[in-house]
Amino acid sequence: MDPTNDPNFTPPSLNKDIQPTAPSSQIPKNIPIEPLVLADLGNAMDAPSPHPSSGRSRVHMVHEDMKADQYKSKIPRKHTDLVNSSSDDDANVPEQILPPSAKVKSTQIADLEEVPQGIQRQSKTLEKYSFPTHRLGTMMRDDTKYPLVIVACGSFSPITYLHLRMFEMALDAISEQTRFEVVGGYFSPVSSNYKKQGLAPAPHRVRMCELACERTSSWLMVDAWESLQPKYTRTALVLDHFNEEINIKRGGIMTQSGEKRGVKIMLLAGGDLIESMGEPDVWADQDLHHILGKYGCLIVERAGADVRSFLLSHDIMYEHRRNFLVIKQLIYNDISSTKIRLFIRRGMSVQYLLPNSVIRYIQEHKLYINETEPVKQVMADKTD
Ligand SMILES: Nc1ncnc2c1ncn2[C@@H]1O[C@H](COP(=O)(O)OP(=O)(O)OP(=O)(O)O)[C@@H](O)[C@H]1O
Ligand SMILES: NC(=O)c1ccc[n+]([C@@H]2O[C@H](COP(=O)(O)O)[C@@H](O)[C@H]2O)c1
Repeated sequence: MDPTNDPNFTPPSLNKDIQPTAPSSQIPKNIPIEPLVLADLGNAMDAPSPHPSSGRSRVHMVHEDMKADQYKSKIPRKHTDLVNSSSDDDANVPEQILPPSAKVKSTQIADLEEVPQGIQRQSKTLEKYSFPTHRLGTMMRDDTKYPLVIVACGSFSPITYLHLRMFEMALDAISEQTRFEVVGGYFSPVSSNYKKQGLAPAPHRVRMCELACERTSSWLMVDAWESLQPKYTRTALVLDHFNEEINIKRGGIMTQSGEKRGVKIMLLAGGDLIESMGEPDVWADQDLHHILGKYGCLIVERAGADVRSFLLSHDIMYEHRRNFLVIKQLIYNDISSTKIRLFIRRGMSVQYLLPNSVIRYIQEHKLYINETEPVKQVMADKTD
């Protein structure tokens, strides 16, 4: 996690020509994510306080919403929910899934579980790029909440079930503990200029993320903008890009009552990434204020990273502490892309660590086979 590997990298403290971040006036007024404030004590944790636009009493609203939302999914699903292929009920099984002439190759069988839906591929050039919105919510489900889009920046070389799980953990934490409504989720793979060891070319990483999203999720999307940039793009500017596309160009999201509302954009990251914010000259202080102050951060705890102590000890983090949500991993998952690459290089199985469609893509494109990443470093870096 270190853009300093880029030969063109200039430490933030020495870089006088650092590209400025978006002015505050262009970013919706920050509403802290902090789930529990003193005023909330005594109320149910998942009960949102009334939105300024709502005249309903809190007690009435909580009761009503809990009943109505009990069996609803937590985000707007524009496409139908995943086809339930695990049902034992024969009546629900379509009589014929494939035409009788179709032959299923043995390598395809596993994919039958991964139902592709909402396919929209990103262009491979910046000229033809357009921001993906096919799974972005267009209307709030609950006007008493605040809209939120989650963005995960990273290498995703390759994307794993842990990266996908991070979004689901975030979704649960947000709906249980905050007054926000998630209206979209994006992977933003870093460009090839990041020069990190084990980084497959950006178009491959984007395509693997797309396969994973379209085949295993009904709400996640991939944005190729960052990966298509001619230079490494700082995360602060990546978040500005999302703000520009969602809030400036599209005016935010429509409420049930017909007005547009600004969408909060938050960075989804693992504890290790957050701790890298304390390393000298990897992140510019102004960027940290921008990311943490104007946007916010959803942090998935990771083994070996004591996020809470770090947040307490770091001055900038502490200043923006109300804009963080630390997400506890209740079922611990530590799938590592580095180890996946090593397994592939050694001809070992990676089944059930990443989607089958991604495994197949890696095989077809012979990715990670000829890596030269030092094994000792791989194991040393990733053992807990
Ligand atoms: N085990 C984990 N627990 C929590 N977060 C994780 C874990 N692994 C990765 N992440 C987070 O996933 C995001 C994307 O990770 P990224 O692909 O850049 O690195 P990685 O998964 O650690 O891969 P690599 O092994 O190549 O460094 C980052 O925010 C990172 O902190
Ligand atoms: N100054 C910065 O904006 C900065 C510094 C370090 C990492 N990052 C980002 O964090 C992510 C980290 O990815 P890795 O954990 O794979 O290195 C990448 O998306 C990278 O662009 C940003």
